Amino acid sequence: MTDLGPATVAPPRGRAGWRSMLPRWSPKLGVGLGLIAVIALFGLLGPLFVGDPVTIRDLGLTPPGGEHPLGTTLTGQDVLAQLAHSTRGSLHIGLLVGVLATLLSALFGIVGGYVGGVVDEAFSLFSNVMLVIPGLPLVIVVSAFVPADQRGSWTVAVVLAITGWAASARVLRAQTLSLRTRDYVAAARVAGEKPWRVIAVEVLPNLLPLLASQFVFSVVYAILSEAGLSFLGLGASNSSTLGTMLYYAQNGFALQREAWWWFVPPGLVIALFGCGLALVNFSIDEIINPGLRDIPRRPRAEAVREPAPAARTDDDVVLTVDRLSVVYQVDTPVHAVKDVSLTLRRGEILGLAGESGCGKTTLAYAVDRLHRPPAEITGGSVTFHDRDGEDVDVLALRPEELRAFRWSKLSVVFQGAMNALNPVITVRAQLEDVLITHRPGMSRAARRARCEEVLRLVGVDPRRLGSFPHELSGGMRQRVVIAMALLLDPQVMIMDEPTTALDVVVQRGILREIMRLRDEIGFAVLFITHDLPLLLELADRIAVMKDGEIVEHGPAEQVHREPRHPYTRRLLDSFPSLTGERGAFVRSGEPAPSGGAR
Ligand SMILES: Nc1ncnc2c1ncn2[C@@H]1O[C@H](COP(=O)(O)OP(=O)(O)OP(=O)(O)O)[C@@H](O)[C@H]1O
Repeated sequence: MTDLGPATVAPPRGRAGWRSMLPRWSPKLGVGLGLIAVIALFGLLGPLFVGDPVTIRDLGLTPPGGEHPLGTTLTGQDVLAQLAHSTRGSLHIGLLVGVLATLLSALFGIVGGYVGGVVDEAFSLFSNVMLVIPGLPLVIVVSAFVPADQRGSWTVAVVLAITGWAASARVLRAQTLSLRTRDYVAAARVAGEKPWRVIAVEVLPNLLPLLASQFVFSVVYAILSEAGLSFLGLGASNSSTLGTMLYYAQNGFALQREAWWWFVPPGLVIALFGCGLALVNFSIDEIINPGLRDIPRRPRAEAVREPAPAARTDDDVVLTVDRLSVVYQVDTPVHAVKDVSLTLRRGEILGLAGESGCGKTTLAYAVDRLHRPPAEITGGSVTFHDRDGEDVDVLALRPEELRAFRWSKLSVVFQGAMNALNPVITVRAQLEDVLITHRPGMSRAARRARCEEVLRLVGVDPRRLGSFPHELSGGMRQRVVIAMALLLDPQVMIMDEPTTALDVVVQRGILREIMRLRDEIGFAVLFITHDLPLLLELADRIAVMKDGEIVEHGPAEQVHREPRHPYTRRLLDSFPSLTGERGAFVRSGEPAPSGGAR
C-alpha cells in the first residue's frame, strides 16, 4: 500500500543510499549555497585585499565613494576593511559553535538514546535542565563573568555552544530511540557488534541529515547570538566580528548621524548569511522528509478531465469509473493508473486483483479523492449514482461537498486501518465522533444505539464500546474499523487489503462477515487485494490490474475457469494447490473438498 505516512530516513545501502542523503538540487539550494559561498569567500579572502581595519584617519564620517567604497567610520576607519575582517571573525565563531554544539548534542542525544538506562536518564535530565534555562540571559551572565581581557573568540564560542545544544539533543535522542528498535540495528547487536560500532555504522548514517540541519541551525544561532553579545559589549575582546561592528556603530550614534553605510553592511551580511543557511536547511529538511519537496508543476493540457457521463446506463450501477488516469508527478512521472474503467453494481462485490505496485491503492485513493501530491488525476471521471437517482461527479465536488459525500455515500477501509484507531480514545468516542460530524442533529441516545448496532453487525460485543483500541485483538480492531465504515449506511465500501495484517482464521471470519453484511444491508464493495484466489471465493466479478491497467474483467467464475489474459493465468498459477473449490470455505465455513483450505 502506498505509504502516505510521515517519511522516515531509510538506512543507507550502497552508493545509491549515500546519494539519497545529498540534498536534491533546487533553486532554494542554489540560492542558499550561492549566498554562503559569496560571504564565506569574502570573509576568507577579503582581508587579504582590503587595508588595515584599525587604521585611524583624519577623515571622520565619510559616505561611500572613491578610496573608501563603503565609506569610513567616525574615526576614519575603512568600513569595507572592517566588514571583511568582521565577516571572517563571525564565520570563525559560527563554525566553532556549530561544531561544538553538534558534538555535544550528538553525545547527549545519540549516545544517551542508544545506551538507554541510567545513562539516558542522566543525559536526558541534564539536557532538560539546559533546555529550561533561558539561553540569552545565561549567555549574558556567563560572558559577563569572564573578565573582558580573557574573553577571546574561543571563550565566546564555548559559552554559546554550551547554551545552544540541548534542543538538538532532544531531537536526536527521539530519533535514536526510534532507530534502535529497527530490525537492522537489532541484527547488528545480535551479531555481537560493539555499541560504538553499531552507533557509528548503523545509527549515525541515518542521522546525518538531521545532524547537518542541527549544525546549520547552530551556526545561525551562534552568529546572531554573538552579534547580540557584542552589541551589548560582552563579545570577544580580541577579535572583531559583525556584532562588534554594530556595537561601535551604535556607540558612534551612526543611526542618529544617518551614517547608514556604517551599520547597514554588517546587518546585511548577517541577514544574508542567515538567509543562505536557512535555504540550505530547507533542502536538508527535504532529505529527512521527501514529502516536503516541491512538486514540479507541469502543463495541465493533458490533465483536462472528461465530463462525467450524463446519465447511468444501468439502474443497478452505483459507481462508474471511466478512463481514470493517475500520475505521480515526480522527476520521472509514474503513470500508476492508466485509463481504468470499472462499474460497480449495487450489492455486488467487485474484486480488484494485481501484484504489489500495480496501482490498486492509487486507484482506491483517487476514486475517493484521497490522493495527495505528487499524485494527480490526469484524466477520466468517477460518477456515483445515488439511490435517490442523482448522479454525483465525484471529481468535481467542492471540498465541503466532498466531506459530506465521503463516509456517508462511500466509505473506505484501508490496509492496516486497525492501526488508525486513536489509542487514547475509547471505541465509543471514535464511533460517535463520525456521527457527530456527519449527523449533527442526532440525539445522544440515538448515537449510542447506532454505535451498538454497528458493533453487533460486525460481531463485536457492544460492551466493548468502552474499551480502548489496545484492549482489543487485531481482528476486533479491524471489525471496529469496518463498523465505523458502516455507521452512515454507505452505498459503497472500498476495502483495500482489509485483512492482510490478520491471521488466516480471523481473516476468514471477517470476510464471511463482509459477505453476510453485503447480503443483509446491500452495499456494494470494491475489494482490493493481491490475492486472486481469495477474490475467486469472495467476489462476484473480478478485474485484474497490471502496471496500472485493467487487463481482464469478468465474472469471478469465468476468470477462474477461463482466464483470458496470460497475466491472470500466471497469477492463478502462482497459487496452485492452495485454492480449494471456489467459495467453499468462505461461503460455507467448511474446508474445501480438496483439503486446500487457504
Ligand atoms: N508517492 C509516490 N511517488 C511516486 N511513485 C509512487 C508514489 N506512491 C506510489 N508510487 C508508485 O505508483 C505505483 C502504484 O503504487 P500503489 O501503491 O498504488 O500499488 P499497489 O498495487 O497498491 O501496491 P501494494 O499492493 O504493494 O500496496 C507503484 O509503481 C509505486 O511505485
